[in-house]
Amino acid sequence: MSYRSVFRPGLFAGQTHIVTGGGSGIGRCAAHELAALGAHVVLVGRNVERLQATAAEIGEDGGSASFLSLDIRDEEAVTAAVAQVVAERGAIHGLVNNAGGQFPSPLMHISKKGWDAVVNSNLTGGFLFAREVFKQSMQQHGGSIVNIVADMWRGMPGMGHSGAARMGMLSFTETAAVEWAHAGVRVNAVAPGFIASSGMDRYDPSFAQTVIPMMRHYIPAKRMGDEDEISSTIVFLLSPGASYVSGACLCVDGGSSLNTKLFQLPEHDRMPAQNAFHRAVRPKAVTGA
Ligand SMILES: CCCCCCCCCCC/C=C/C(=O)SCCNC(=O)CCNC(=O)[C@H](O)C(C)(C)COP(=O)(O)OP(=O)(O)OC[C@H]1O[C@@H](n2cnc3c(N)ncnc32)[C@H](O)[C@@H]1OP(=O)(O)O
Ligand SMILES: NC(=O)C1=CN([C@@H]2O[C@H](COP(=O)(O)OP(=O)(O)OC[C@H]3O[C@@H](n4cnc5c(N)ncnc54)[C@H](OP(=O)(O)O)[C@@H]3O)[C@@H](O)[C@H]2O)C=CC1
Repeated sequence: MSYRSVFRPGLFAGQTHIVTGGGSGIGRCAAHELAALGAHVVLVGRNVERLQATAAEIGEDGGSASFLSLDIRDEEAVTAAVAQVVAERGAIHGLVNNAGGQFPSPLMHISKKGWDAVVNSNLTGGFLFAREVFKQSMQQHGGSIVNIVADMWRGMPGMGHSGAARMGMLSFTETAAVEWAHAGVRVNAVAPGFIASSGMDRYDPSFAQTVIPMMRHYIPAKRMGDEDEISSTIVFLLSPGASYVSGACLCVDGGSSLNTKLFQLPEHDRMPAQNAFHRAVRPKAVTGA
């Protein structure tokens, strides 16, 4: 065998990657995936217990992780956090802008405060993190940034604040991919569809009871996605396997964003899952447990 695949153990050895929202759900899974490939992972979030628990899990598994508790909407805190990572670890090789979320509400009932909370979480916070990582490290050393957006392609009815913010994040991704290419920085996005992440348990139980059972009817894959199916895509985009990919958005949604709703989707169970995450926690909202 002479082909030297980029996908090999220790792919990220000696590198430092920041994962915002790394204490739970998709971010926790991505942090495990990166650590398993040799990276030191810096987990960012607000809830210290969750961050601590994820860092401890990674340590138990033989990986390396640390954490910083902050709100990504706080410009000073973001600037200081990035400075701390650079001071302690040197260059930052990857940033996963994953922290975010929203609440279900029709547009007419969203208050200005609620709109701002969601737009600042899903657009401004990611911008601040990317800007600081670029200014304080990647401008000199290059690197890769992955921004998590959502299935917001034809609007996001019921979550319009989030749809607006995520579309903004996609535009930011495209702009940064062009502006920062000269420094060897790639910037991409991942748009998850309906993912059975632990984040689903953060919604009101009525969301789980009414919306979650309907989801699979609109997904050609006929199942929700798993956290590891997003993480492996994130890691691909961070890796040298994606060295010529920048400004792209990969939809990881079992085809749901392409469903015209006119085509009758046949029932099936033929879309295999990865089942890669040995510490996966299925959300109660999905299992009904
Ligand atoms: C019903 C039909 C819906 C159809 C939609 C179907 C599409 C489904 C696709 C799902 C795809 C996405 C999945 C995920 O993202 S999974 C999980 C991700 N995690 C979360 O979303 C976490 C939960 N969300 C939040 O934590 C919050 O939304 C928020 C991001 C806003 C938290 O920020 P913050 O901590 O600053 O917010 P506060 O709690 O302080 O609230 C600030 C103001 O925001 C308004 N607000 C907040 N929650 C609600 C709510 N449940 N209902 C109405 N308004 C809300 C409110 O104005 C808050 O201010 P006040 O507390 O002073 O009133
Ligand atoms: N699950 C799904 O179907 C989909 C998810 N997404 C998006 O993927 C991302 C991950 O979601 P998922 O894992 O499912 O859900 P989680 O709720 O588990 O993850 C959200 C993470 O973001 C962190 N976070 C939220 N706001 C802030 C903030 N202001 N400052 C710092 N950290 C913050 C939370 O940490 P803490 O509470 O400690 O602050 C939490 O770890 C989110 O952006 C989500 O909206 C997009 C489409 C579909």
